[in-house]
Amino acid sequence: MALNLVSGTGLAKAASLRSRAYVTFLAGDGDYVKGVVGLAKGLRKVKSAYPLVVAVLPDVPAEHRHMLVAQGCVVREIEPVYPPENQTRFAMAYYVINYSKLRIWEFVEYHKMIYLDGDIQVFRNIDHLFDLPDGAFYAVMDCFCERTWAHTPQYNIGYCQQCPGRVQWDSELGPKPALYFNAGMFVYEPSLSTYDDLLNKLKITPTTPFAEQDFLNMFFRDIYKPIPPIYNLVLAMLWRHPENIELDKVKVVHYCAAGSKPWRFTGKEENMDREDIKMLVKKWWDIYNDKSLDYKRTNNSSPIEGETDKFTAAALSEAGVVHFIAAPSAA
Ligand SMILES: O=c1ccn([C@@H]2O[C@H](COP(=O)(O)OP(=O)(O)O)[C@@H](O)[C@H]2O)c(=O)[nH]1
Ligand SMILES: OC[C@H]1O[C@H](O[C@@H]2[C@@H](O)[C@H](O)[C@@H](O)[C@H](O)[C@@H]2O)[C@H](O)[C@@H](O)[C@H]1O
Ligand SMILES: [Mn+2]
Repeated sequence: MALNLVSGTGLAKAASLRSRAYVTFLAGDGDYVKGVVGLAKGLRKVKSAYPLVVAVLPDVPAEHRHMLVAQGCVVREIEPVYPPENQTRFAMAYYVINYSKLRIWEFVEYHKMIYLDGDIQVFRNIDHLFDLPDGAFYAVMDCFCERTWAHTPQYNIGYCQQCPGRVQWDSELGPKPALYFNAGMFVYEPSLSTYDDLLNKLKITPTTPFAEQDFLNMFFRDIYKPIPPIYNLVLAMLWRHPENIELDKVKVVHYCAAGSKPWRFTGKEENMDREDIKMLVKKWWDIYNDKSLDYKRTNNSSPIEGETDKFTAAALSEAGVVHFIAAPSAA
């Protein structure tokens, strides 16, 4: 019998490796699964030391779960989170399903996690972000200049936190908006007490156009710490604040601008005919199509087939009994 002696430091290292993971969120039976497969392959390409957990809603079909397990992802089913009854016109109707992201605070088997939207790609290793000090919420500041912000006073006076000197905030409009992050990428610590606070607070918080992104900004306002835009390039920055971006230094690209999702890219929408956008979409496809980046099960890893059977069986057995409010499709 091989005696597997692991030194103290080895155990500590193993524990710290085990307690960190990337996490993303997948809903529906549509094409966002391609985004998650691309993300899994991108993290492998940059040789990240940590797994990718995928929080899936019950409506994600077994076939998609199988694809993710086959790409080495840890697939975890979550129950949807619905905001309180509301008449809100969300910036995008499908944003209502994004409140389900809040379930990732329940993943307390991990000490620290980095959340990444499924429409994000990691082009350079960002594992060092796991070493950021505990007790804060790290994310990249968003931009208020796109029409999606037309419902806000800052958009209407031309104020943006990305260039606070361009148009001064008008104090007659009330207090200047607090620093506001894009919720497509953040570094956080799962915690059951935070999870309970989030869900209890959500029950009494009126919904707003950017759904869970607005809610998370309210909730973490006091411990939010901005990190540089190289960690979450919100594409609109390229035409709204090019002075703030050095594209060759960007590590993480967030395909959130209208028409920029690589897996459904047509190049027809506004700004989508830009050379930098077309280059970033090609970079995404180069990773997605790179077979050398597919997950290869090593001899000592768990048998994918077994896990797939478990998921297939679970998914199929639940298929008939899962009841959830069908949200508008993102497509
Ligand atoms: O039909 C959908 C819509 C959204 N998402 C997930 O929710 C995230 C947030 O939505 P999206 O990225 O479209 O918002 P945006 O960043 O474009 O505003 C996505 O990245 C996916 O991870 C999903 O899985 N299926
Ligand atoms: O549900 C609300 C969503 O709000 C955010 O997307 C927005 C935001 O970034 C705006 O500033 C942009 O103008 C817009 O294009 C973009 O879609 C997050 O990326 C996403 O994960 C999710 O939280
Ligand atoms: Mn996104």
